[in-house]
Amino acid sequence: MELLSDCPAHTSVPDKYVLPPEKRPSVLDDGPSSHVVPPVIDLHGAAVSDGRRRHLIAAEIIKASKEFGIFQVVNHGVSEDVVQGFREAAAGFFAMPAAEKLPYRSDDLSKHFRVSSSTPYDRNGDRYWLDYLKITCHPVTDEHVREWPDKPGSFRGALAEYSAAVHELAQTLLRLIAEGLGLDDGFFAGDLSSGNTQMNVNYYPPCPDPSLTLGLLPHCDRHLITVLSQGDVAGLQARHGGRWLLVRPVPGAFVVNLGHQMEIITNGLLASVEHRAVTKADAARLSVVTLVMPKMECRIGPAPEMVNESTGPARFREFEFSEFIKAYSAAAASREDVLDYFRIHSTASSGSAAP
Ligand SMILES: O=C(O)CCC(=O)C(=O)O
Ligand SMILES: [Fe+2]
Repeated sequence: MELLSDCPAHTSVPDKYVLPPEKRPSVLDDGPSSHVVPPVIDLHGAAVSDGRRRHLIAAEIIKASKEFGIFQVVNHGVSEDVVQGFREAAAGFFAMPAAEKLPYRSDDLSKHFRVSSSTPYDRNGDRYWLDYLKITCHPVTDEHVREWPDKPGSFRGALAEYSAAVHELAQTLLRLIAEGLGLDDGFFAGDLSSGNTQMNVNYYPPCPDPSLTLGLLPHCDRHLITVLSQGDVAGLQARHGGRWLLVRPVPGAFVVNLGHQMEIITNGLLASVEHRAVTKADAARLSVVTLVMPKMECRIGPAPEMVNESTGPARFREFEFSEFIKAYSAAAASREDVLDYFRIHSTASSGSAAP
């Protein structure tokens, strides 16, 4: 499949990228309730291991997670130089001539670095307006780094720095979520969050007619938690109360959204949020998305501490994370279809069994 970034500029949307009308972003974003925005949370003081400030931040995160499943964080401790360093290297990769990218073009999921286009998740094979990198970005091992590109020259070093910093931030967020839920602060450490961390670098070129396309289809993320840098070009939208809300870029912020595993472990208390990306006519957009994964063999199910009066009986059965990954692909990333596969369907208790 050819890359969108191999074309110097698009003057019209090629037919194969025109989505059927029911899939177009016709109700684009905020509409009348544009004052509703996912919260921006100041993490200053969150790394101090006790104290009131940390307690308040944890409570804010839980509130935002319950209400939106997505929020932004500022004063998060990741330096702007590290973020910009990798964003520039990644943009530089997409800007290289087609021949330089060609060796990395692949849809082989076992690769630790590859570039491709559109998404494999659309049931009808409809195409989306993006190119993307898929990278195993943490831990930074020789096996992984060997597959990372050596052009642009800064790529490997900038990625290693970014990945280490964002990994630390993700662990801080997970400790805060655990504390806010009243769990041991190391609850999500270990197998629940120490699988190979995946990164998506999504590149959405300027699109001649954003009303005809989407950058990325509506989906929930399949892992535990996502930490996303979207730069200063808007495009990420999250589903909230039946509407698509724009997640407005805030300078230097990371967007944090909860994945399916968080929903299952918390027995539905912190739900994963459906989101999508729209395109823009006058600007390219780059999102750097870090996906914190459980280990493939990790057993997952509602935590016993989370099966309580407020969440009700266990809503999901236990499974191995690798099984979830297969189901996610089979369900073409549809939120309800994939969750349904793991849901415990309560049986009627009326005693109306057939004689
Ligand atoms: O580009 C964005 O803002 C969204 C990307 C995303 O949802 C993903 O890579 O899973
Ligand atoms: Fe996503």
